Amino acid sequence: MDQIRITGGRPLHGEIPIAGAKNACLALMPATLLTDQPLTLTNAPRLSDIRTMTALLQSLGAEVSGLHRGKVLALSSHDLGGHRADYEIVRKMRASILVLGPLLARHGMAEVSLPGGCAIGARPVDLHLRALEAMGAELDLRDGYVHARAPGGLKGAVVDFPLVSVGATENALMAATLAKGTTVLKNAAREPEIVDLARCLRAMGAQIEGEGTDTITIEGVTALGGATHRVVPDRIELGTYMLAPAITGGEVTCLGGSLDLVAAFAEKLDAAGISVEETEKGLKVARRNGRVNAVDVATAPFPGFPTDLQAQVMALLCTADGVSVLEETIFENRFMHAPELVRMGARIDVSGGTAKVTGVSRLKGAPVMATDLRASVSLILAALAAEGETIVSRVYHLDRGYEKVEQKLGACGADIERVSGL
Ligand SMILES: CC(=O)N[C@H]1[C@@H](OP(=O)(O)OP(=O)(O)OC[C@H]2O[C@@H](n3ccc(=O)[nH]c3=O)[C@H](O)[C@@H]2O)O[C@H](CO)[C@@H](O)[C@@H]1O
Ligand SMILES: C=C(OP(=O)(O)O)C(=O)O
Repeated sequence: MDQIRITGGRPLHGEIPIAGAKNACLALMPATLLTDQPLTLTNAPRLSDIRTMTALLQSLGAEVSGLHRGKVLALSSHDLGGHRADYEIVRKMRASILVLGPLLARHGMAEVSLPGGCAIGARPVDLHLRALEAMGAELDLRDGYVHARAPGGLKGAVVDFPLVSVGATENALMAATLAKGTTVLKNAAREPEIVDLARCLRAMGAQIEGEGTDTITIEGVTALGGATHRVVPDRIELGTYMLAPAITGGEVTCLGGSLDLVAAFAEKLDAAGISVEETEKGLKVARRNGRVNAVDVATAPFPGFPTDLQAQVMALLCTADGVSVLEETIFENRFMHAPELVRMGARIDVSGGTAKVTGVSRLKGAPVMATDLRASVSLILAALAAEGETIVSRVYHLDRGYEKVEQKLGACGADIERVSGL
């Protein structure tokens, strides 16, 4: 298994290109299942999760090929054979559940393995299922699979989500594009990835209004066509690299970044004493002066502070002046990076969904273990600032969501390398 070795203490200077969003691309790819025409996605990130979604779509009979070194994905589902998403692939990645709505809408049937929980929480899919049931799907949970049928096709419905779910909104949105009549999604997720999906579906011929608000209205059409769509920049990768100069000192421009994608996050950075300037190239980030101030953070659905940046901001606050309180409101078990940061000298007390971080003057390098995707990159950020050497193991988590981390940080002066195959 690969490891990342970092010797910390160097301020970072330079530019970091931001890739297309993993979480947008994982929702856009299954949209191929809605049409027999070609769908081309440009600015796709080159990540193991994208390869997993590729394998899943191929297992359903879709053709998927990566062009221009994987940055362009050419997808075609002109001749779909399968409708069963197998446990062997679904267990690797929860976003696999996003094939359910499209398969059901196009074929009137689907069998998709239940994804199960994961390290950060139980993560049920009941809201996905309830939305599809409201649209007329008949569901049967058997042998660990959702067996879904919609013999007469899906029908438009009003779906009022009891809590905001990104994935359930995406599944329902895709299914509704081919349902008969009007679907209204209330308390819908407003994340930029939802807006990106709606734009792509509209380019394919779907009739959608209201994406980016909490009410999305979809008028079903009989068929969708092909489209070429550019994947939105990854706001979580952006936020992660914005933290690099914040934690080490120096100045970094995140190329292609814009404030609208990370407004709540940038507000917290501002309060912490980090300046974020929007330029023609992207977002230029540097400390305003000396140390970082403590700030309190509570995660929330967009436009709130993203849960996917909570681990990384904790790494910054470990060396801030004073006490910061971090509240995780989306997932019940998303502080697994805390004990690893403590191994590096951080002072963190976790109690339920709250972590109290008391700033220390310096972190120290240590061997640490990545437990999930964002935890792994928070350890890398901490290591960049720490005195001495840190070895981060289990970096396969990192490879799910970050391409070329070593190159991107190395080009800005970080002493970082991947040690393969240990
Ligand atoms: C591939 C992808 O886009 N992943 C993102 C997506 O995950 P994902 O779409 O899985 O997250 P959701 O927005 O659905 O989850 C939000 C909360 O709702 C709960 N819930 C969700 C669905 C459901 O049927 N029942 C239920 O109870 C979840 O357990 C969680 O507590 O949004 C999360 C929240 O911004 C991000 O952290 C993930 O990075
Ligand atoms: C939690 C994440 O991904 P997933 O929903 O695929 O587990 C993430 O991107 O931080």
